[in-house]
Amino acid sequence: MGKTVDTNQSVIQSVVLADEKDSIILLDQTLLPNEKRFLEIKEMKDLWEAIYELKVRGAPAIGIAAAFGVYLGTKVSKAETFEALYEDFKRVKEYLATSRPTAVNLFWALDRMEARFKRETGKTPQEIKQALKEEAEKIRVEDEKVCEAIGSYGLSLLQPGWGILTHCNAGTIATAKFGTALAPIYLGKAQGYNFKVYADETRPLLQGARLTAWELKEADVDVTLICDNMASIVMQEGKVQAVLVGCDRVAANGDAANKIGTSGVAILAKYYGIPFYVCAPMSTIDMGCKTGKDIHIELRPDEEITSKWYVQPMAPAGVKTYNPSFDVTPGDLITAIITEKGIVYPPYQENLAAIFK
Ligand SMILES: CSC[C@@H](O)[C@@H](O)C(=O)COP(=O)(O)O
Repeated sequence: MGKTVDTNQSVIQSVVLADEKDSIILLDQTLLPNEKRFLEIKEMKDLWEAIYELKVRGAPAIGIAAAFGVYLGTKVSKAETFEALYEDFKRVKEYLATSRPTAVNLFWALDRMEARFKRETGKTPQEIKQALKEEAEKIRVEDEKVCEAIGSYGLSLLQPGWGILTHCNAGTIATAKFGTALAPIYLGKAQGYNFKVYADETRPLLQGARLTAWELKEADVDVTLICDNMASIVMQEGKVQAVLVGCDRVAANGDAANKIGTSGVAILAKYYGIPFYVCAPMSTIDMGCKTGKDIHIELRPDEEITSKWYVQPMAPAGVKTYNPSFDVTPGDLITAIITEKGIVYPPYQENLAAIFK
């Protein structure tokens, strides 16, 4: 379950390694905006649960957490040889891979941890465990740089005073720092762009209301919370000049899976002639997925729609539910995909392949 701890973090970071305690500190995102509470995680199964329960969420943050989870799971192995430790490592990797299916960053991070493990051939189990810890920390630190670069590329597409609509939360707490879709907004804030941000509440779990509105308010960004069904009117009223969203997995043809409701926002943006940008680190692009149809969309439990987050049930007991957590925005509704390596425009099939060269 993880134990609640106090931390003196001045900048909110969703996942950090507490080296002296050899444990992971997670910001419990399910409690925001009412409580800013951190969890100390020492065991892999608690890390798994934190990912599944959305205590840590957002594609890059899930990847970072999983990488630390690999370290936590492997360090308790009693294996005395490389081969025996590798068997234990594979079990850890398989287990963590079952936590959530859609964000490819999880699988990317697990594969990267495996690649590091293999590069340590000939080392002692103790040395390999140390290398895994270093690799997880490296993934975290790199993500800060990646988000910063996405911020600069994103900002180059925006103009001072613009209204920007976003869906779900692709901010600091969904990453190591800065966020993806919110990175250009933070950078713009520092440079006096005076953006007006519209945050969709993002049903059913309200990541937009609970997390994005909270994050931006803390950063003193001009943010207005709207219900999901109000996106059309703010666009119609000319309040929105660009849409920026994060992403959990981009397929090779540019189809992009993000929080449920994103594809509807893209359809509206197309109708109103507003550019729709997807901000995605390279670790979110899955060239092994041909199209959005190959992306596994997570189905979440019924109670997340009916009752779990309410004081009283908000639906009749036993009602049938359908609760997909993500949807796929077809590539042809996406104006550009903003990565740390640059801005990718259609045709995505060729242009995404090109940035991997
Ligand atoms: C930079 S995070 C991008 C996405 O992961 C984010 O937009 C999103 O859909 C998160 O969904 P969640 O279910 O809250 O993990």
